Amino acid sequence: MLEVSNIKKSYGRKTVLEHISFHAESGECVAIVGRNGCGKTTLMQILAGVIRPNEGELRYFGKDPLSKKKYFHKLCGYVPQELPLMEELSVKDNLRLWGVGTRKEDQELIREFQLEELMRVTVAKLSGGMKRRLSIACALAEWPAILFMDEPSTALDLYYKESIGNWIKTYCGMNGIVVMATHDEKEILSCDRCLLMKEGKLCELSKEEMNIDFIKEMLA
Ligand SMILES: Nc1ncnc2c1ncn2[C@@H]1O[C@H](COP(=O)(O)OP(=O)(O)OP(=O)(O)O)[C@@H](O)[C@H]1O
Repeated sequence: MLEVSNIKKSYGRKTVLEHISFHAESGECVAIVGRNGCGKTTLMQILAGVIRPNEGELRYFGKDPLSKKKYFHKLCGYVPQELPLMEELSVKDNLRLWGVGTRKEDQELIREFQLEELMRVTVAKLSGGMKRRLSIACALAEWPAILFMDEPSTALDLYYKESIGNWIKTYCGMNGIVVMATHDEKEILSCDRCLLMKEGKLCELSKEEMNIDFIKEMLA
């Protein structure tokens, strides 16, 4: 279980996040939706241990990753908006850097994200969608229990959007937790729950409220 309590984050005098609290159970996929610049990436970075909040607590399966950073590495995978890839290295070498090697499950991951044919290609030569598939595979190297994804379907074509969507369902079916920041209508509706971010705060939508017209109205 993932528990987030009272997170606050300011950049200088500007408070971006305040009183952010939510939880997610194993097997749940949670969407975080909000206007550009409302703080979604800031929250994802805090949840993944990239930056620290000014206030608040995190508990991942009862463990406190803010006090022991290794729990971030042990328990979470992160697919950031800006892809964390070494452009001058090959796909294979990037995967190796993240720990995807020759184990059976590594080969499955490479197959799942259709990277077999690209293993020798330099990352700089890949399309945006190929890079995104690679960065998702890198985030999954250690089969984390929780996956944070910042706009995961950006740059993916319709085929891969569907394929990543199906993969997320399978991952949650195996008790994984996914928290994703997204602007994609289909992706939002495919999540189990939706949290709306506005003016630095989060509120959860009911099942009835989880429709695009209502969300647009709320964000206007
Ligand atoms: N390192 C930083 N220093 C100062 N301000 C920052 C920093 N990072 C983000 N911000 C500001 O914090 C606010 C939230 O930014 P953030 O990237 O979290 O928004 P977002 O909801 O992810 O936006 P988008 O949907 O466009 O990706 C913005 O006003 C941004 O300018």
